[in-house]
Amino acid sequence: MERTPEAVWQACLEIIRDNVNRQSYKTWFEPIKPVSLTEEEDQVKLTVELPSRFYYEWLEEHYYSLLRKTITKVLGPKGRLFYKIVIEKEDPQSGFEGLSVKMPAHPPETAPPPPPRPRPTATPPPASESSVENTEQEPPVPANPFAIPGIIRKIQVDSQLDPKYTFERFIEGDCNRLARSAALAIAQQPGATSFNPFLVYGGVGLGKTHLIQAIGNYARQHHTAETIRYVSSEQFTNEFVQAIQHNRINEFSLFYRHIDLLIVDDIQFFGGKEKTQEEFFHIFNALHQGGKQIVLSADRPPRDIPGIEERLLSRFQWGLMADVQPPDLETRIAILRRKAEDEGIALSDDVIEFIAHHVKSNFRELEGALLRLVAHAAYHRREIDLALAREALRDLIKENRVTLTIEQIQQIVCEYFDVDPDLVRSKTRKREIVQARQVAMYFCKQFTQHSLKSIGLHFGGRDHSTVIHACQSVENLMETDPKFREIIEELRHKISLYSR
Ligand SMILES: Nc1ncnc2c1ncn2[C@@H]1O[C@H](COP(=O)(O)OP(=O)(O)OP(=O)(O)O)[C@@H](O)[C@H]1O
Repeated sequence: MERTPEAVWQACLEIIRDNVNRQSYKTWFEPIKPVSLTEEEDQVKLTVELPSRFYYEWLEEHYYSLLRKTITKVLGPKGRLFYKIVIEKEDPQSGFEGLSVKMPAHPPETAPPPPPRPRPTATPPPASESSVENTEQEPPVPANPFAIPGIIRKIQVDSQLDPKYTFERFIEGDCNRLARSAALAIAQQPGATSFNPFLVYGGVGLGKTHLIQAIGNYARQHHTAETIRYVSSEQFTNEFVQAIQHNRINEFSLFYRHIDLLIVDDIQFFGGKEKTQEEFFHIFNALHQGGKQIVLSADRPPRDIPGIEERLLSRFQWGLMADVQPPDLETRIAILRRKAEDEGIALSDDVIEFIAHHVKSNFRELEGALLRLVAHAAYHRREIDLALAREALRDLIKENRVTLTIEQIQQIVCEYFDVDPDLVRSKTRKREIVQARQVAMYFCKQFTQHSLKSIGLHFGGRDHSTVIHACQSVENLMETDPKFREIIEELRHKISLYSR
């Protein structure tokens, strides 16, 4: 064989071709260019050029063994392979800051002997590798004859977690019990429970971000996961778009595949973004197959998010989906107590109950109410008491009245028909109760943003078709019975007064 770099590399390729499939050969080996061949006393160095650092990572992970044996076979026991990388310079505009793999602008072609490094174990050598001869007689070679000087191999991952979101600070109630206990189990053993992926969904300010970040913070504190990344789906999308623009898609992909616990918030923003979803789908698969944990949140059940691909939806089904609901009264009281305590604010029970009774929609509004109260007291230099609370929260309470709850509507309708609200939520089929229930369902549909499913659940766990039937019955009866129509119009007037 002629001893030129081209001829030597050609001989290597012939062996490699017999040991990998066609597609891998085309993808990973054809683009490699031989650069130089230098013979020294104790080694013969073949230097080849790789299109990117990603190639280097991939070859080292997947073909280390094959390359080592091939080079020994072609060049003898003194044979060594060195890589030269076509440099992708650090791009300051690239969006994903955590991904900074540093390398010199022009790495030297040849390397001083690399520091010993364990041989990669991630992928077993290809099965057909036995066709490469001379394996057993090989003299000892350095642990990594392909090392490139100057590369910092460890990818730095900024977890982006906010340390204030912990399980200790997360108040548990009926509204979030299932989600919380699943989250804790996951935090203790990321990737090892059947809750993978874990998806928490629910309306605004109900603690989704807090809970999913608590998983990350716990895992970090208790060292149950090494590489953790919290990212909003918007940020993920922006990073992906930047990666495309700056031709760094391989790095982006490698970066996310390297994570042990990936937490993506607000995945509803993936809706309609096909390319981002495709990339996320591949990352998801790689992580899941590797036993890594994926945690997601959304503002509604994923099936209700427009523009999410079926294949992603089906992946979400693999694990656990848990919802978080608006907090009940006890939870609201507990959270106000805790927040006041954390902030060192003295609040009497009647003030706490006043806020908890009037601010019902979510945790963020509760926090907002508390802050407003404190600011009001400081501004007017007054003690916090019930009178001050009424004054400070006047607007908030008024605003809140605009959105009626299902319970309020049940209350108004039941008062009108003089029936017990508990009965409309019960299984009873007594005629007058059924009618009050149907009318209340009809108004819930008209005056609230709740889905049919959610309305049904508030009426003793009935399904959405019962709600549809109720609305149709009310409308039909209004058509045929003028007295009934009058009743409905009177009730409508009452409810709308209440909601103003
Ligand atoms: N169960 C809880 N215990 C203590 N604090 C809570 C709880 N739930 C929510 N909070 C607090 O309420 C605020 C809003 O919660 P968070 O941001 O997690 O809601 P979210 O569901 O992610 O809302 P969004 O979808 O609007 O982002 C945060 O300050 C959070 O710490």
